[in-house]
Amino acid sequence: MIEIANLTKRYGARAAVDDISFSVPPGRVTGFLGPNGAGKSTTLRILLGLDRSDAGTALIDGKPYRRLRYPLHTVGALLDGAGPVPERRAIDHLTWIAQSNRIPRQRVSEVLDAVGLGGVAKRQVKKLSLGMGQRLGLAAALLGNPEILVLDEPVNGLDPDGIRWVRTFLRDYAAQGRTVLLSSHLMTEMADTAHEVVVIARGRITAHGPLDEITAGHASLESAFFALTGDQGSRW
Ligand SMILES: Nc1ncnc2c1ncn2[C@@H]1O[C@H](COP(=O)(O)OP(=O)(O)OP(=O)(O)O)[C@@H](O)[C@H]1O
Repeated sequence: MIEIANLTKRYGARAAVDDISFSVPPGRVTGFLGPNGAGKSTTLRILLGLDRSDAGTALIDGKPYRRLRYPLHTVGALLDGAGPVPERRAIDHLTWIAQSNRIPRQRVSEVLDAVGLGGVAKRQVKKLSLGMGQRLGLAAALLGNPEILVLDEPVNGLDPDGIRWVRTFLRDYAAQGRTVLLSSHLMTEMADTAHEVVVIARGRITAHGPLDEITAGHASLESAFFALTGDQGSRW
């Protein structure tokens, strides 16, 4: 379970995240949806202990990330930014993470197979396609067999096949009773993937609930969003 309570983060005078609260239940895919600059990455970075809040809490199983005893075994994350060393082979990248987190070596081949990269395990990271690179990031997140997955824009840049693969994977993961939180600014993709939706705009939560409740009475998640927030969509 993820619980965000009254979370605020300011950069200078401006609040990137402004007193937001929501929880993410197990057994569901929860979509964290908002336009560029809405505050999604800031929230996820605080949740994963990569940044500090100015107020409020972001807890994973009741604790801040930094207090988790075995973080990789509790929560797997895929964030934008620091990727693997390009010259390193996929298998070596995962082995390095596994070894530094006391994860048995055999788990590396399990996660490679789970994301469909078993056949390219010995390929250098720089020779993987974009989709394969995303799968490798997901494989790293899965190494500790975590109950919780937190993914920032996991389908960015993927082709339709890649997007469908990620969608199916995440829904299957949640169907095992696990917790999946993924951010996106792509509303159509979110409408196909998420069971629950948390909408953030300008650092504030503008809607939160089951996808069918959010979209009830609207033609699409997109029109629901614009109706709920009064946003004209100019920034999407
Ligand atoms: N290190 C920083 N210093 C100053 N401002 C920042 C910093 N990080 C984020 N911001 C600002 O905080 C706001 C929220 O940014 P954030 O990256 O969380 O949005 P986002 O919803 O993840 O957007 P995107 O979809 O573009 O990734 C933006 O206005 C951004 O410019």
